[in-house]
Amino acid sequence: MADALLCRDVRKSFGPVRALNGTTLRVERGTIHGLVGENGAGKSTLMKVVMGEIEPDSGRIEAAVRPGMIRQQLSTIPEFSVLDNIIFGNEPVRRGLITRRAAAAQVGELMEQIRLPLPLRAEAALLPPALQQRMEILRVLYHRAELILMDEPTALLTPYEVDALFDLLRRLVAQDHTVVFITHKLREVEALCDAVTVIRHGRTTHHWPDRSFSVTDIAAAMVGEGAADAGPVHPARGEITASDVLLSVEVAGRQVTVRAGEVTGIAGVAGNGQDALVEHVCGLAAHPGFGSVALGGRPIDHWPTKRRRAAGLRLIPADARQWASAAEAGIVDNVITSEVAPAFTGRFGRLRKRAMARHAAEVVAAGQVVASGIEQKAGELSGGNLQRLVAARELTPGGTAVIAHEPTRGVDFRAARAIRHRLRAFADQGGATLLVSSDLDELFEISDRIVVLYRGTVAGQVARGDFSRARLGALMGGLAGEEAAS
Ligand SMILES: Nc1ncnc2c1ncn2[C@@H]1O[C@H](COP(=O)(O)OP(=O)(O)OP(=O)(O)O)[C@@H](O)[C@H]1O
Repeated sequence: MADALLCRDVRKSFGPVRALNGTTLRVERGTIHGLVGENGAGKSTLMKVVMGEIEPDSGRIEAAVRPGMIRQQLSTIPEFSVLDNIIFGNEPVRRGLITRRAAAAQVGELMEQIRLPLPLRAEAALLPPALQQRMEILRVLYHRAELILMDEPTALLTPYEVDALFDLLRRLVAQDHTVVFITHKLREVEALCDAVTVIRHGRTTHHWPDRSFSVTDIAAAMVGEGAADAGPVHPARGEITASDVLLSVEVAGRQVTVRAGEVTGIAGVAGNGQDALVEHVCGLAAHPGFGSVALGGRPIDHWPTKRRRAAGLRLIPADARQWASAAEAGIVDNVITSEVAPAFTGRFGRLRKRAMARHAAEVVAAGQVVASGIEQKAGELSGGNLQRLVAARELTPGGTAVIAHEPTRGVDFRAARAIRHRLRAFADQGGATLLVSSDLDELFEISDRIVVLYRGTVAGQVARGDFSRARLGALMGGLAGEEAAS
């Protein structure tokens, strides 16, 4: 079969960082090709080279068809209609005017061809992430791309939406399109991909041109010889007394509590109140339906976010790039947050630069952040490495309670395990961990109990001994009534 894409011995350095160091990628036409590797391996950089956004230092790129890319951070123009988003940059024009009707007809044909209906007149901002992603897929197809590059496309999707995306991608390759699929979820590679390439430190280490791979083979190729992980993190089951409640929040009349030494998981299909819960507890926004928040037994409802942080409330947000880092600032400035700053301020307000650097280096080491140095700008870190940095910063000693909202999104499997381990350790050392996650395996691994949110209310609570997919699934789908709290 012919190649849709051939990247040969591609090299690209950013200053001292060798992002690509002889990467080769061969993608057959009409296939779904998995591209995997640890955080910072060079996957996104390679895709940017293919798109012509980054000039490689050396190497060859041969694309037999036009490439189009769908990024982790969607490029939706919120105030535009769905149609205008799709045709943006390639609008059909007659006598100097955009002919929307002709465009709508063309897009309508495309939607029919790939069985992907969308409300073209709707304002794009109103679409949920899964539909915005479909809109982007339509956009690249409308722009005549036949090689679709997708960077972690399932990160924001619910399990049903993932199935729908996979069906769509299969339909596309049946129509002679080609897909390069970047993911950290090896089960997705197993379910979807016809071939796989693994890159490690900017170099291609393994390539399976067909489905002869196994998840274990891929994991081993990603991390290198002898570096495979042990099993899951085991939660410590200490004696917990009711007086030790460190964090509590009222959710539609029910108390959700996290005691010292405990990990409370929050499960639910995305969009059932998880974002609002996190914002409410951290003081980023007050949401009706949620009531009083207490930290260490004290109500903190009227405290601004800064005071909550000073009192030991930590947050690992789902999107570290947007909410928890300053892209233009270096790692040191990103880890010296306002609560720790006094410890690094000497007499006459002078900054203790050496101590700051030491602290930053410790956070980088604890989080296993791959960076060229502690002065590297946060905006230059790969997505997964930035998430690692923020997780490590928030889990440094001194915290009372941590809210971890999809803390391992975009993080490779080894680093994800390390983050879960640290969330568990934070609790074991006397803190309270509230883990909000759409990943049931993650919740099962470290939670002492799981609270299920459904339409902004508590659908039920399940204690560790009673965890099962069936039970959680029923609560998440609104099919089961109240479960006994434990
Ligand atoms: N503009 C840049 N300036 C400096 N360094 C960069 C820049 N872009 C990427 N890098 C570095 O290049 C390396 C590869 O990054 P890249 O984003 O390609 O990794 P990735 O495999 O996509 O990782 P992730 O799984 O975390 O998204 C990283 O070490 C990163 O810090």
